[in-house]
Amino acid sequence: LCWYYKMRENIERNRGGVPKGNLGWPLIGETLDFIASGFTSRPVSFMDKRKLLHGKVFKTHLLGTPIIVSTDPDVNKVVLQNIGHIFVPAYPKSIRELLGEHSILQMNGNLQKRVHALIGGFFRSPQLKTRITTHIKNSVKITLASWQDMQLLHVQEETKKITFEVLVSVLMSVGPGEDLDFLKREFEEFIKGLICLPVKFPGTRLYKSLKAKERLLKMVKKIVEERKLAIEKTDRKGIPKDALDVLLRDSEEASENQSLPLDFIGGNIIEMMIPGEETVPMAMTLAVKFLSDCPVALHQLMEENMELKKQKKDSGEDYNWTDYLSLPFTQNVISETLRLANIINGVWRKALKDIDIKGYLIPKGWCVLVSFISVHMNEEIYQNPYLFDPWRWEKLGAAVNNSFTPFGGGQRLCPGLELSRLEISIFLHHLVTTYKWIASEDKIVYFPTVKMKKKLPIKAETLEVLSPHQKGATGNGICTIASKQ
Ligand code: HEM
Repeated sequence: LCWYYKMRENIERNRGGVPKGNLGWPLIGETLDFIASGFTSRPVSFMDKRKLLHGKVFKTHLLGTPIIVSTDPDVNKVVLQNIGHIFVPAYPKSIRELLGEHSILQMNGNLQKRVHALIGGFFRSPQLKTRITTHIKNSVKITLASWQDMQLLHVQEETKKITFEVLVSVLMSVGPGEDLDFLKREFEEFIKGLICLPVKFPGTRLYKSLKAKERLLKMVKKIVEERKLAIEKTDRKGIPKDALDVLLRDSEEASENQSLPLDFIGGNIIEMMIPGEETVPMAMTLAVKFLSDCPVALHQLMEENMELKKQKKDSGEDYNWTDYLSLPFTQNVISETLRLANIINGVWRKALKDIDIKGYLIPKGWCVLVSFISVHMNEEIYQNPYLFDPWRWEKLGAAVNNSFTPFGGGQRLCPGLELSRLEISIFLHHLVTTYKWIASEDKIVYFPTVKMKKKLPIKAETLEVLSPHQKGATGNGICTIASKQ
């Protein structure tokens, strides 16, 4: 009976056909409207308008492709879980060109599962977290110490200094110095082409980015070869020190036809930098932005972290990774930042077969945009969705599992999830226990990726030198609504 009613519901909703919607103008479809909404403070307005007209799942035409957009958490879950391998990633052409077909971000089936499990297992391991915590802490402290001499600093730049070094360290253990500077320079040149016109002849953006990738590959190839030799010589069986070690060792142990070629390993190490490079510093930057606009939250965050700092000082013990993750309000601030920031606003997939989800037909060859932002900003799930409200997580907890997907979900759930949360926690801890700051006016821009228009300029002062009357929370005492920045 239950099955019957479900089926009736589906048929009544959509008659089991391709979701309703409008394909817009020939060739450009509804792309201009989509991009225009990305330049407003409410990028989700594109989805909201169509959701009202056609329902939670609708069809449209974006960036040259007819596409089905899902703003329904249940449909999103099915697409992300991808049982039966019906969906494959579908990136715009410029991204596909730059990634190469063997990148973890594009590959499918067993190889993706294997690399995902290896990298995810390593990033989640307590051994890595123990080691990397000291590294992150030092990196954060060095950056924060340099703020003392700065009149005005840009949070978006400063946080990048911390996270790039950590990222390169967990991937291939390159420490500060010429090699790291080279990687940073070339990687920045490489990713400039991720969203550009897909034309590649000398002088075009895509061409320059492909050249930068060649230079990166050359350098990483050398690192991979040296490491392989070192592994063979020492026959090391201990704890792997980075992702490169993990992939090389797995390859050594695999049978000949399962072994991963060195070029594949080098390419993937570079490509794994893409999802990690801008996301973590943006999350840190937006946390600072939201906290600056919500002094009550900042004050509670500071108190919670001061308590931990005091405990550590009194006991004389050093911080370990579990300390940083043990503070409930700090974790709620991070969840709320990720919900509101929508650093990755959704993912694109392509259906290899016809599939019916909740009565919506997704025909073979169609793309699906799994929209995370529409769910994160849905007022039926999150009351006052534009309000930065870390306290909402005290009530929500695990109840919103399907509706909270800043790190994606299912088969491709971000392997850097725990590492990212740890990095952000360490940054926030040392920031709010060392500094008070005043943020200048700035705006969040959502297109093509989330950024602060002026890189979030702030004036920071160490807590010790603040005069007593400055010792309240910064700002006007109430949380502002994110869309009104
Ligand atoms: C706040 C920070 C981060 C956010 C919001 C984020 C978000 C995401 C999302 C939404 C996906 C799913 C993509 C898809 O389904 O196609 C993803 C995948 C991925 N992320 Fe992250 N990420 C973050 C940090 C990191 C870091 C630090 C690393 C690496 C050290 C990383 C490595 C990856 C990799 C390798 C994948 C691809 C997994 C696969 O396709 O099997 N991410 N990330």
